[in-house]
Amino acid sequence: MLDRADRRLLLTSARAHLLEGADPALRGVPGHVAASWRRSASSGVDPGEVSNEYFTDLDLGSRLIHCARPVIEQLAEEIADAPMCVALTDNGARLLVRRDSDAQIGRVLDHVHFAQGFGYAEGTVGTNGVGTVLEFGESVHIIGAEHFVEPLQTFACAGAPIRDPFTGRIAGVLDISCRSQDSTPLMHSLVRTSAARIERNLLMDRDQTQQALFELYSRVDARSRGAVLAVGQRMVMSNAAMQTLLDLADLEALQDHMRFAMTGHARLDNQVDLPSGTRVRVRGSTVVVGGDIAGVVGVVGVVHEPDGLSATALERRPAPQLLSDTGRARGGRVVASSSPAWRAAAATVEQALRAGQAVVVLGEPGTGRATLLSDLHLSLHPAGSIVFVEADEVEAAPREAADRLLQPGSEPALHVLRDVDRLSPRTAQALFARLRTTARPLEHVAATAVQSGTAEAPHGPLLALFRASTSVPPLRHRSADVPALVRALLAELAPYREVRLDGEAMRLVVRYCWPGNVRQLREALASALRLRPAGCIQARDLPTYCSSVPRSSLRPVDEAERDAIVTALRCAGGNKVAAATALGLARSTLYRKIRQYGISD
Ligand SMILES: Nc1ncnc2c1ncn2[C@@H]1O[C@H](COP(=O)(O)OP(=O)(O)OP(=O)(O)O)[C@@H](O)[C@H]1O
Repeated sequence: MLDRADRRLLLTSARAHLLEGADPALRGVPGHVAASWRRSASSGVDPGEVSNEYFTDLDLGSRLIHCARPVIEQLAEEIADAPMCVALTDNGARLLVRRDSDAQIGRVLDHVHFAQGFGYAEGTVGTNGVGTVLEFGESVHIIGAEHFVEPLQTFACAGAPIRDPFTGRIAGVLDISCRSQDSTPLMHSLVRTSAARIERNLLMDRDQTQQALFELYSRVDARSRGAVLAVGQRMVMSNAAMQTLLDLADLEALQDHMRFAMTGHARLDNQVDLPSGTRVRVRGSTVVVGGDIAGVVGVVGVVHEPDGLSATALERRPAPQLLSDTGRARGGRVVASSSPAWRAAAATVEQALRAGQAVVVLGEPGTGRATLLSDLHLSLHPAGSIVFVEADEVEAAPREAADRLLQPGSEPALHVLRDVDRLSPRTAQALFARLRTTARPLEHVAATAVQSGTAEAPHGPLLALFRASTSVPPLRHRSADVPALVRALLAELAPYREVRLDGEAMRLVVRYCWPGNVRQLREALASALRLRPAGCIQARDLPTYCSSVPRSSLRPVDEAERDAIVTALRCAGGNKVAAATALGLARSTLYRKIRQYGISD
């Protein structure tokens, strides 16, 4: 057994080898610490200093704080005689609360920015008792030289994750820190039991509707051997069988379907085609508390696996072409997609259109919801037409809009009610009231919306009048389609010119997350074409945001900073030293900002 000094020596020399760029075996270093050091090194954490960010947008009124507060107070009493602190962070490793047992420990912790508002993510400050818990998913006790950053090596910290008992996701981290010479193994067990107490408080704190949903879920789960899924307004619960039944995209699509179905029905027995081509049957009931829909609990079984996926009209198509932006072009073609989610959505829309059923296409704006509807309708009815009914038009005259939707005319016309969730509550109610006066179900009508909406959402009942629903994936979930979309959009934007993206520009557009989806991609290409009307579009011709994939959404001031950095890097041909000089930034600051904004090398 090594004594404290030998152990410190071993860790120090192992860490020095790692920092020298060798990839040593790190013998004698605990596995979770070695893995964390490697992550810290590859994230570019400066081993010599604590350079963490300060955040102003903390949620200090959160349920997590509310449930943790009594436990922290009790813990603070238990450690009152030792120079320690108790800290609570959110799931982004940002310090929400710190309670010190004496003023001196508080001062030294302030010195290393372990204070309210500062982030202790592993990617910023290296191995530590908060960020490493979030990376590792389990409790850790990091002592002295096990820290990656030198100024933290005088401390010991034990951290444990606090999991939301309903979702199973980590909601935050509870941590006990002290100077390394005061560390004791008790800290680790104390922090774990205290985190478990906070989890119990979170369980007790749910409101009435959530409790009711939880109770039905628990009853169904106890009775059933199969996969059980509960979908509420703000939470989802699933048993172990459910968690292994479907992949993530299918699970999201199924949740969306259940959310949609619960607005219109007390009981549910539906077969649902999921993005991968799997068909499932969901049987369940809606939970209602005092007139509010709390959610739906269903037992899910697979009816058939993807092999049986039928070909859709899209897959049978010849060479891809584009619809014009008005969506009124005849025989237009959307770019065929390799995404199972997109193909499943297309299959559902096609089936509904063939049967004349009303169908709603859900998805983020700009994903091509209207394009999909109009393209499929025109390929089924080449002599048909599309009539878009915009939210603004409905707002101005809801009654007239409803009458148009109820009498679509004799030619095969498809009326597409766009952006239903942008309607004001009053208009949505007026439209709903008018449409439901007819005894027949709606026909040859389609709609687009971002989400199906909860029962309380003003457009919820309106969407429940549409018999079929499907969700199209955002562009970031089908990046394999980006090259084909780029070719098609360029052909549409510059039909008489030879123009394409070079390898680097294509790499950027495939990697970028496109929050505005295909519409934003189209705008980016249009702007690049203005700079380089013919030939090969290069990375520098694309908007600066294409060079950055930030981890979280940016404030306008951050966007301006990111754009300045990308421009400086482009001007300096990628040379970071020159870019830092041009911007008047320290090199380490530039590296940190490049990481923060996910700027491509
Ligand atoms: N699969 C596709 N192939 C070619 N172009 C597409 C495709 N999907 C979308 N587009 C283009 O992207 C733009 C936005 O498409 P569309 O209007 O269908 O989106 P939306 O989801 O209905 O959202 P919004 O309400 O914002 O328009 C249009 O210019 C359209 O031509």
